[in-house]
Parts: sequence; C-alpha cells; structure tokens
Amino acid sequence: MAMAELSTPKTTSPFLNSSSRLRLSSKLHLSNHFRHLLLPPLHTTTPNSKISCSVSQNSQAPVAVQENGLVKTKKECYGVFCLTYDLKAEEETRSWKKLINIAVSGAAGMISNHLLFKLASGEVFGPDQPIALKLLGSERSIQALEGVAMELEDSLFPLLREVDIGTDPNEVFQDVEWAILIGAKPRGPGMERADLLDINGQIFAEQGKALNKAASPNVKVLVVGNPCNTNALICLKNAPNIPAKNFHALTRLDENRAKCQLALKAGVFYDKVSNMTIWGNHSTTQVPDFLNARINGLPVKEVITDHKWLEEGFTESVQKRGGLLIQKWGRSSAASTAVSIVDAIKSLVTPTPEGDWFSTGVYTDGNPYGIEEGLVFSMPCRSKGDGDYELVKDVEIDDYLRQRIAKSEAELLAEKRCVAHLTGEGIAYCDLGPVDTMLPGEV
Ligand SMILES: NC(=O)C1=CN([C@@H]2O[C@H](COP(=O)(O)OP(=O)(O)OC[C@H]3O[C@@H](n4cnc5c(N)ncnc54)[C@H](OP(=O)(O)O)[C@@H]3O)[C@@H](O)[C@H]2O)C=CC1
Ligand SMILES: O=C([O-])CC(=O)C(=O)O
Repeated sequence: MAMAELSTPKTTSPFLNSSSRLRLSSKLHLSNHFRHLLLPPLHTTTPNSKISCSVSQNSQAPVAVQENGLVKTKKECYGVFCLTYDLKAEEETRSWKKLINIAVSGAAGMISNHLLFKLASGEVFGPDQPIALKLLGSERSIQALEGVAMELEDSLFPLLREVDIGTDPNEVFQDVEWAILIGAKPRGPGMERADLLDINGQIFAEQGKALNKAASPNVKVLVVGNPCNTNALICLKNAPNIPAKNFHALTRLDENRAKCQLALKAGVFYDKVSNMTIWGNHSTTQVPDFLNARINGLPVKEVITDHKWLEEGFTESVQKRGGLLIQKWGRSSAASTAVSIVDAIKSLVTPTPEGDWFSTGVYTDGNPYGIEEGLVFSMPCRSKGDGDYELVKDVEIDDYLRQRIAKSEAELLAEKRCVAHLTGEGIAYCDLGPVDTMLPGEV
C-alpha cells in the first residue's frame, strides 16, 4: 500500500459540499458539452488539515481515507490528481502567481496538439504561473477533445490546474485572460476565397461576441485560423467592450521563417538576426522587411550584398514557405506554428530586448505609417512584458517597401469589403483577385 498525503482547502471541505468546484474533479462532468477536469485549488491549504489518499499498488484508482473528521470517497479523491497533489508540491506552489484562464479553439487540431503541451509545461507563461486550459471544439471533435484532455492529464504537469472542454464559446470563454483562436475551416479544392472568408468569418464573429460577453475585459486574443488578419478584424469588431488593441493576428511564423532564411544566406546562427518586421497580411503579399532587419547588429544589406536575392529570392521564399511545406508534408505547418504562437505570447509577457522588436498583426488605428485605419496589419512592436505593446514608430520605409506594403494593404481592404456583413459595416462586396489573395499554404 503506497500512501500520498493531500491537503484540503482551508475553507469548507470541498468533499462535503456537493456544489463545490472540486465536485467537478470527478472526470468529465458534462453539462451542455462542457466538461471539466480540475486539480485542487491553490493557496487554500493549511498544514493541519490533511487527507491521506491511499493507493493500492495493483488497483487502478486511489482510495481516499478519512482524517480530521473530513469525509472522502474514492469518487471525490480523483485518480491522478490525488497522486500528484502532495505536500511537497504545495510548498512549491506558495510562491506561484494567481491562476490564469487560457482558451484555445480548434483544440483537437494539429497546431493545438503541439501548443497545449507547451502551455501546460510552463514554457510560455513561466514556471510560477499556474494555468487553466479551456478547450473549445465542436460536435465533430468532442470525442477527440476528451482524448486531448486525457493526454494532458497523463502528462502530470504541475502548473496545469484545470482542463475544461466544451463546444459553446459562451461557456468556454468565461473569464479567460488569453484566447488563442486556432479552429477554422481549411480551404478545400475549388473553394472560392470569398466563401472561405464568409465561413470562417462567421466562426470569428460568433467567437468575438462570446469573448465580449464572457471573457475577462482585458483578454488578449491571438487569431491563428486563416485568413487570420481578417478573422481577427471580424473578431474585434464583434467585441466592442474589449480594447481593439488586444487582438492579434499571428504573423510570428512568418517572422521566424524570414529570420531563418536570412541566417542561412549569411551563414550565421539565426539568433544573430534581429529587428525582423513582417508587414501586412499573413498571405503571399506579406512583406518581410530586409531593409530594417539586422544581422549581428548590422543592416542586412551590408551583410548580404546580393540585393537581387533579397528583393526576389528571399521575399518569395518567406511568402511561399507555407505552400512549400504543404507540398513536402501533405499538411500545413503545425509544430512550427505552435512554436511561433509561443514566441508571440512570450513577446507580450516578457520585455522586448533593448533595440529589438517583434512582428504581430494588430489594429491599425493610430499607426504612424499611413496604413489605412480599421485593418489588422502586421507591424513592428515592442512590449514592456505586461501583455500590452507599442508600435515601433521610427522604422524607415523606402520606395520598395512602400509599394509592397501598399499591395498587402489593398489586399486586406479587399478582404474587409468581403466581410462587411460580419463587421457591421454594411453590405459585403467581394472583388478579390485570384492571384494576390493566397494564403501561404495555397501556393
Ligand atoms: N497564422 C499562421 O501563421 C498559420 C495559420 N494556420 C491556420 O490555422 C488553422 C488551424 O490549423 P491546424 O491546426 O493545422 O488545422 P486542423 O485541421 O488540424 O485543426 C483545426 C481545427 O479547426 C476546426 N475546423 C475544421 N473545420 C471546421 C469548420 N468547417 N468549421 C469550424 N471549425 C472547423 C476543427 O476543430 P473543431 O471540429 O473542434 O471545430 C479542427 O480541429 C487553419 O486555419 C490554418 O490555415 C496554419 C499555419 C500557420
Ligand atoms: O495556409 C495555411 O494554412 C498555412 C499557413 O498559413 C502557413 O503555413 O503560413
């Protein structure tokens, strides 16, 4: 017989209170497809009130026993959570920050399958930041989401205090401080881009409304599902109570791809490349800015003297990297996208190194570059590490950049016209050209 010691909450015993949160720790409590896995609460223990949870070595589940007058049953002292919650862990948790709630949509998809385990490990928000994961799926994926939750459970992450799965964004987004919106319909063969904008736009309009109603008022939202700039715009327009500044479209993967290509050409390790801006849309019109990027602190054009390659080979390789990868893999980037989501969030929760910046798709109102207001456009940003950011204001734009930035801007304006019915800006009119409106994965 192995013994694991558990601490009970200082307040009323959750084991005695049928409506307590811990009641939900019984696996897969299901209400309207909203299911909840939960660890014991933090900072609510006293060393004097302990429960012993005894585990038979050859039985499947631990059996809680009574101590200090507190009643426990096998059902309430739930499986792995009993085993992982011991006094030593509790000592460590004393210095932990207050738990934060993180929603992830498309949680049964490829990108999430990489991302969720990074979030739970502490790699993103830090080793003293406990988290609750709120996973949004659909009727299609609810079974798979249970599988995801089980894998998270089996990973024994100390910082992962709670896992909820559900299909209703109004429930899943309740009190979330971060929302990572990945779930979106992929473009199928023969599908018009306007149709994709409409189908995915509806998803992001609904999720914007739900965030507006249920999320923490200062929630930070990172839109990954494509076309991510316009989806982010739809989302923010449907969430008027949340600052527009809090919405991001993921262009960090493009930034990382650009750094990699420059490092390769210059023959340096990629950590030597800094100040990399991606301007514009996450599409083949995006502009990887080699004018302002630096290698070993020097302007790229001084280090790489083949300027034709910069203007053509480099630029195109970044714009079309996603498509090439699909050709090789047979599916779009998932692991590197998850890594870039981690990078994007870390850039907001840690101070930007002196003199450097990062790229993210943000709302253009008040931008110093003359880019049309009312778009979500990738630009250079800096953060103090408080979750917020400022636009970098003094980046040089030459004629080459200006022309290409204008093309991406025109593309986003066209996308915006296609979704006017979803942003509350009138009747949609879709005049997207066939060539200039490709996702990176469509080439
Ligand atoms: N911004 C960027 O840099 C990148 C963006 N992407 C984009 O990220 C998104 C997700 O990619 P990935 O995880 O690989 O994709 P997957 O297809 O593996 O999973 C995405 C999830 O989207 C949801 N989904 C699929 N079809 C529909 C639909 N018709 N309606 C609503 N939801 C749907 C599904 O979840 P459920 O059934 O639970 O709703 C699915 O699990 C895609 O839009 C992709 O283009 C990809 C790479 C880079
Ligand atoms: O088009 C896609 O789905 C893939 C994508 O965004 C990328 O690889 O950058």
